[in-house]
Amino acid sequence: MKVLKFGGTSVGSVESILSLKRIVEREAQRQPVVVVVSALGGITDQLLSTAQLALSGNETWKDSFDNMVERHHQLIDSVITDNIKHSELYHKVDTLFEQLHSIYFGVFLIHDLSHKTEDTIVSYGERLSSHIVATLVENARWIDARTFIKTERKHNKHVLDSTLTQQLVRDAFSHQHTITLVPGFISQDKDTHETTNLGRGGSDYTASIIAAALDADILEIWTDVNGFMTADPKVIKAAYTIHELSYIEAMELCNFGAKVVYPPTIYPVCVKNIPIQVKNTFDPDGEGTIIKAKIKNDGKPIKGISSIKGTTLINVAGLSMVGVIGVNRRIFTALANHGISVFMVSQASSENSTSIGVREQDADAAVAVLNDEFAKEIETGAMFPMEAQSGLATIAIVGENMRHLPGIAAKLFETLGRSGISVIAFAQGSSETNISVVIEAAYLRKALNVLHDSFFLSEYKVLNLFICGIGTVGGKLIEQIRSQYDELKEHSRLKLNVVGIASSKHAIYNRDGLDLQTYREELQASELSSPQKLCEAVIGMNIFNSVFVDCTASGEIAALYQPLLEHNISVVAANKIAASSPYDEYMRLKQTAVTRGVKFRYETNVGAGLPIIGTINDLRNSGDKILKIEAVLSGTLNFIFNELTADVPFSETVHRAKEEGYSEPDPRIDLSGKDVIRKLVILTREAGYKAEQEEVEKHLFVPDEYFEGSVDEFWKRLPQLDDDFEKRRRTLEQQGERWRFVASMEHGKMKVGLQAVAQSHPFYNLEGSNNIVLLTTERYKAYPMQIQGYGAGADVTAAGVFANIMSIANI
Ligand SMILES: Nc1ncnc2c1ncn2[C@@H]1O[C@H](COP(=O)(O)OP(=O)(O)O)[C@@H](O)[C@H]1O
Ligand SMILES: N[C@@H](CC(=O)OP(=O)(O)O)C(=O)O
Repeated sequence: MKVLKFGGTSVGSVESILSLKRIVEREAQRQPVVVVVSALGGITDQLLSTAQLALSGNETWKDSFDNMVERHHQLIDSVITDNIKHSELYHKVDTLFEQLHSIYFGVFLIHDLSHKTEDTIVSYGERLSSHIVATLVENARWIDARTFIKTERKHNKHVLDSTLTQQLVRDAFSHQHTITLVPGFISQDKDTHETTNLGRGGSDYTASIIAAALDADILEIWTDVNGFMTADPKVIKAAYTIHELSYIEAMELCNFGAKVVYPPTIYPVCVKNIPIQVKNTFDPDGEGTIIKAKIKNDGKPIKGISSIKGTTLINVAGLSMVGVIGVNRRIFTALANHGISVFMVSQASSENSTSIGVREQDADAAVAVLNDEFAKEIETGAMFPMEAQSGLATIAIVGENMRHLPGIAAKLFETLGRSGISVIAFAQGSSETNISVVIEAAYLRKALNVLHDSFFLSEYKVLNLFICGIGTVGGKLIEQIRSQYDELKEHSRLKLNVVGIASSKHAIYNRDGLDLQTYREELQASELSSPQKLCEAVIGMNIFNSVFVDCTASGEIAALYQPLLEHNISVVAANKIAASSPYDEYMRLKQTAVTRGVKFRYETNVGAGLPIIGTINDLRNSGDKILKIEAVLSGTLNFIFNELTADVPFSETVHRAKEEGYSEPDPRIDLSGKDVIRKLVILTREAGYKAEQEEVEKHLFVPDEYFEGSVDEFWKRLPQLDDDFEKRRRTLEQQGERWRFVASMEHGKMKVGLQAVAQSHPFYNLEGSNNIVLLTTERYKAYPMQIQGYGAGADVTAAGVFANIMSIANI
C-alpha cells in the first residue's frame, strides 16, 4: 500500500484538487491508498491571523472569517457536481464553520486566546479540507487523525507518543479500505483529549507516521514543485530537481529550511527503509525526487543548499570556559530541558566562546535559560552574560560526497567573500555532510544565488543589469539587449536580466527582469528618483552578479561608482568622467574593483566600439611597452573637418555634427578639445603613465571667449568664425593637406591640437566621424599597430558597452 500526502498547495485551487482526484483514483486501481491532506493553501495562516484580529477586538475578524467560508463554498461549488453529495458536504462544512464562528466570537468577547484555543482553531483547516477531498474522491472513507495520532506534553510542547500512535494507527487501519482520507497536521493529547497538532507543515509528518506504522511500500509527498530541488525555486530561479537523495541528505536540507518536507517526516520512514517520493501535483508524470537509503553516486559534492532566515546567535563566552569539561553539556542540557533546539554550534579552538544558533522565536527564552544556568559564573565574573545577535540567517550546503573532499569550505568562503558577504559563524559536523554558515539576513537571497551559481552547473548564467541613462546610447543598448536576449539564452546559456532602468528623473526596478518593450511608459509613471536614491536602491536590492551600466554623461552618476564597486557591483561606463577624473580617484576605483573581485570597464570611453583600451591592456599584460600614441579621437571634430567645404561653412558643420548625434550635448566640449583631452588622458593611463588632464598641452582652434556664457550665446556667435576658417581652409586645400585634430602621447607627455596632414599621412584619408589610433610599442616599432573605424554613434557605442557587459559574463 501507499501513503500519499497532498499539501495545501495541492488542495488550494480547482485545478489542483481535480488533479489530486485523478492521481488518487488512478493509484487506487492498483493498490489500497491512504491519502493525507493539508488545509487549503494559506488557510492555516488565515485561521491564525483571524484569531489575532478577534483577540485584539478588531471587528474585521468577521470579514476574514466570511472570506474563509466563501473560499471553501466556492471550491465545493466548482468541484462537487452531484446534488446529494453537495448538500451533505455543505452541511458538514457549515457545521464546522458554525463551531469555529462561536470560538472566534468567544475570543473576541473575552479578549483571551489560550494555546489550547489557538490549537483548536487551527485544526479546522484540515478538518474542512479533508471532508471536501473525501467527498470529491470516489469511494473514499474519512477517518479523524485525532483518533490515532496522539501527543503528550513535554517541556511545554506537544510531542508525539510514537509507541501509542503506532499501535492506534494499526488498529484504525486493520480493515483495509481502497481509499482512506485522513486530515494531516492535527492530533490529540493522549491524557486531556485536547486537540493538538504536529507543528507547522506537520501533515508530512502525519503521512510518515502512518506509512511507517503500516509498513507502506512508499510515502509520496505531492506538492507544487518538481520534487526536491537544489534550492528553493522561489528564491533561486536556476534551481533544478535532485532526482535522488539519501535520507541523511534530505534530513540535513530539511533541518536547514527546505520547507518542501517537514523535518520530522524523514525519521519514521527512514527507520523502516520506506522510500519517500516527492512529486508535483501539477505535473504528475514528472520524475520528481526519490529519497532512500542507498542512492547512485552522481559524483557531485553538493546536493543542495537550504537556509533558515530567522537565526539568532547566542555567544556563550567567558574565561572560565577554557579547558573546562562540562560547559557544553550544561548549555545543551539546560536548553533541551526547556524544549529549545539548537541547530548549529560553533566553537573556537581556544574554547573560551561557543556560539549557538537558535531560531529567532526561541532566542529570548534561550538567553534567559543560559543566564540562569550560568548565574553563578556570571556573578563571579568568570563568564559574561549571554550575548544574542539577531537579524541573521543560516545557510547549509549539503551532500554526502563532500566527505573527505578538500576545498569545499574554501570555495564557500571564497564565493561569499567575492560578493561582499561576511561569514559571522561557521560549523561543519564531523559527518561532513553539511557545512553551515551564519550571515546577515539581508544578504541571504544574494548569498543563496551566488552559492548556487558557484556549486551547481546551472542551466543558465545570469547577469543582472542596472541601466542608467536612456538617451541615444542607453536606448540603443536596451534595444540591442532585447533583440539579442533569446540568442544569448539559447546559444550562450546567458540570461541578461535588466533589473533596473533609470532616466535622469525616474527609476524602475524589478528583480525578475523589466519589460524592455514598455520600460519608457513604466518610467514615466514611476516615482521621481535621484542619483542618491538610485544608488541606495541598487545597493539595497543586494542582487547577485550585478552590473551597473552608465550610459549618461553625468558627474553625479559617475560619483556613484565608488560606493557601487565597494558593494561588489561591477560598473560598465560609457561615461568618461570617472576614468578621466583625478588620477588618485581613478586608481581608487580600479583598486576597489580588484579588491572586491568585480569589474570596472569603460572601453567605449575612447573610440566608441573600437577595441582600443582592451588592446592596450592586452599588449601590456603580455609584456609589451607603449612608447607612443598618435590618434584622431574625436569623431565629432573629424566629421566637422571632413564636412567643411567652400559651400559648407564651419558653423554649419557644427550644427550638422549635433544633428547627426556625433557631438556631446554641449558641442563646446568637443570644440574645446576637452573630450579629446579626456580620452588622451585615459589612454595614457591605460598605457601605464600617471596622467592628469591639466598636463595636456593644447593647441586649440576656437578662441577661449566662445567657451564662456550659455550654449545659446555660443550658437549665435559661432558664424563669426566662418570667414577666417574658410580662408585657412582654402590655403590648406592649395597645399594638398587636410586638418585633423590630433592627440598624441610620447613617453607620458601628452599633446592635442589641430594639425595639417599631407596625403601620405595615415590620418589624411580618415572618413566621416571615424577615429584612428596608432600604437608604437616595443614590439610594434617600425610599423605601429593601427586601429581604425567608427569612433562615434549610438549604435557602435551601445555595441561597445554590450561587449563590456559580455566580458563580465565571461562566457
Ligand atoms: N529545496 C527545495 N526544493 C523544493 N522546494 C523547496 C525547497 N526549498 C524550499 N522549497 C519550497 O517548498 C515549497 C513547498 O512546500 P509547501 O509550501 O509547504 O508546500 P505544501 O503546501 O505542498 O506542503 C515549494 O513551493 C518551494 O518554494
Ligand atoms: N496546514 C498546516 C500543515 C501543513 O502541513 O501544511 P502544508 O502541507 O501546506 O505545508 C500548515 O500550514 O502548517
